[in-house]
Amino acid sequence: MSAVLRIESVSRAFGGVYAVRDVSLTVAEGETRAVIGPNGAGKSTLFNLISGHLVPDAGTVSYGPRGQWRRIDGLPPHARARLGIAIVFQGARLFGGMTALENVMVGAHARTRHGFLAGALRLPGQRREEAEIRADALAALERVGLREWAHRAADVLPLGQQRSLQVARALCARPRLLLLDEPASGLRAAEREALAQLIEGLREEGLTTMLIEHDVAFVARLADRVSVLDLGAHIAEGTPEEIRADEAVLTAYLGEGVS
Ligand SMILES: Nc1ncnc2c1ncn2[C@@H]1O[C@H](COP(=O)(O)OP(=O)(O)OP(=O)(O)O)[C@@H](O)[C@H]1O
Repeated sequence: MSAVLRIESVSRAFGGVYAVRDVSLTVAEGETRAVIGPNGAGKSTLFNLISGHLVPDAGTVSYGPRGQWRRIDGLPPHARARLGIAIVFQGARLFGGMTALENVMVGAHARTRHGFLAGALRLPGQRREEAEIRADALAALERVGLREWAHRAADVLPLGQQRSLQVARALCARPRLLLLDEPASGLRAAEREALAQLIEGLREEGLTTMLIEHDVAFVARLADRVSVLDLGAHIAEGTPEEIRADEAVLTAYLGEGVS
């Protein structure tokens, strides 16, 4: 299977202490990859190195859909959307004054020629594009099970549905790679279950997804492969079954419990 994301020997230190040290991993096309690790393992730092919010001190991050590789470390975060990388940040905010549909439409504007402002001003040439975006946004809402919520205010949705809405917003940009930062954090059991089913559905559609998670149980059923960080190092990679049985992983999670 061909690869989509390649992280090679990436390091990043803060005040002389490595948050991520010499991490390499490759995500295959169509794969759901989880990156897990105990508190302070370096998960968020790795995510930020991929999303562009941090620049590595050493190493490279490359993105190569259909074998067209290019380095993305050093590119500003917004440049990723046009390349087909959609990112759902932890604690990402929805636009409170807007409906669910309008929130998703904002995501779609990332890939249009005219951009959000032109769309908002409704210049003549943009009306057709606007109608396409609206149709795409409704389709994205349908994909995440929120079609009936389209015209409700986004900020009154329960947290689980707000998370799904963020995924819909990301999907509307038609990504080839979806990055999710701790998508299950703060969700109740039923909401986690719904989110897990959503991510599984995207996998069945062939979307490549990489998610950072603290919770081993959440990713165990979803991920094709799991990468484990501990104290900034990539200590293990394998299927969820292999990871659960890995001595180094058990030691890293000692005291926290690999559930
Ligand atoms: N901006 C920063 N400045 C200083 N130190 C940082 C910064 N970001 C992360 N660190 C340190 O780097 C290490 C890794 O942190 P990081 O947040 O990446 O881990 P994590 O695996 O995401 O942890 P958690 O599960 O607790 O969110 C920690 O020791 C943290 O204190």
